[in-house]
Amino acid sequence: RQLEEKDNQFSLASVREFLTREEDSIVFSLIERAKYPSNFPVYDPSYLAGAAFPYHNHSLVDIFVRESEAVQARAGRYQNPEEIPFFPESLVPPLVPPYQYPKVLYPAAASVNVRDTIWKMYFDQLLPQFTSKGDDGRYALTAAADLVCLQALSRRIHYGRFVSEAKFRDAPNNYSSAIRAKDRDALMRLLTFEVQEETVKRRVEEKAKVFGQDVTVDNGTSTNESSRPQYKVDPNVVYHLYGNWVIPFTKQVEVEYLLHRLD
Ligand SMILES: O=C(O)C(=O)C[C@]1(C(=O)O)C=C[C@@H](O)C=C1
Repeated sequence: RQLEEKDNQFSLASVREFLTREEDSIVFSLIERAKYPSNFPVYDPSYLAGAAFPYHNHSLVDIFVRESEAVQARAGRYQNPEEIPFFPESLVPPLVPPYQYPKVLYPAAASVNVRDTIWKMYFDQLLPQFTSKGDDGRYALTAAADLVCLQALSRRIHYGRFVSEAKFRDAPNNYSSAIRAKDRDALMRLLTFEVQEETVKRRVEEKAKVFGQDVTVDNGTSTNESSRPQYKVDPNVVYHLYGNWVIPFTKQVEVEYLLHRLD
């Protein structure tokens, strides 16, 4: 019954609430990753050159994500339609009995994804922008932090499927002709709300400031009132992460979903 209620409340407003909460997870995950320097060996396949088959010639992070996903698949993570794995080919059957998740997504469109695009963006573009150069040997912790970042970004971006579903249900007639004509540009125009995008970007920038500043207890003896706050992750990087990648990728997922919405 609880599920039906939840399903009944499904709307663009509830979807946007979910996206807002995911911002916290994304910002926190970046802050955690920023604890460690770039730690190049984590990403360098030759670091594991001496490892046994099938691990040799893979990067440590690659193996870490793949095997973590398999463990999480056992625990039922990917039964949840909100979750999309990076390595679907290495998943294992869940140990847990099925949970009745609300059936919100349109089945023919539910599997659209941009996992490879997210993977590439994270390692090639984003990581160098918010980690300091260096190597402190904490490779397992680094890979674990990367996993959490990747999963948070993926959940947010792939939630575009739910956003589209809400928009389609609100106004099927507005979308149907563009879907039938496979008109990506028209779909993109229909689903874009520029004011909302600006609100999101400004809010995540603010969250990076609030969550990522050093907290001190002022005992009244502080003399350096004028010192500028230091942030663990540059709020501007988070603003541009959303502007350049998170929002555009979400919109890409939204368009792809809609293209299959009448299959
Ligand atoms: O909130 C929406 O309407 C969305 O589609 C989500 C989102 C976003 O990624 O934050 C994407 C496209 C819109 O232009 C505004 C915001």
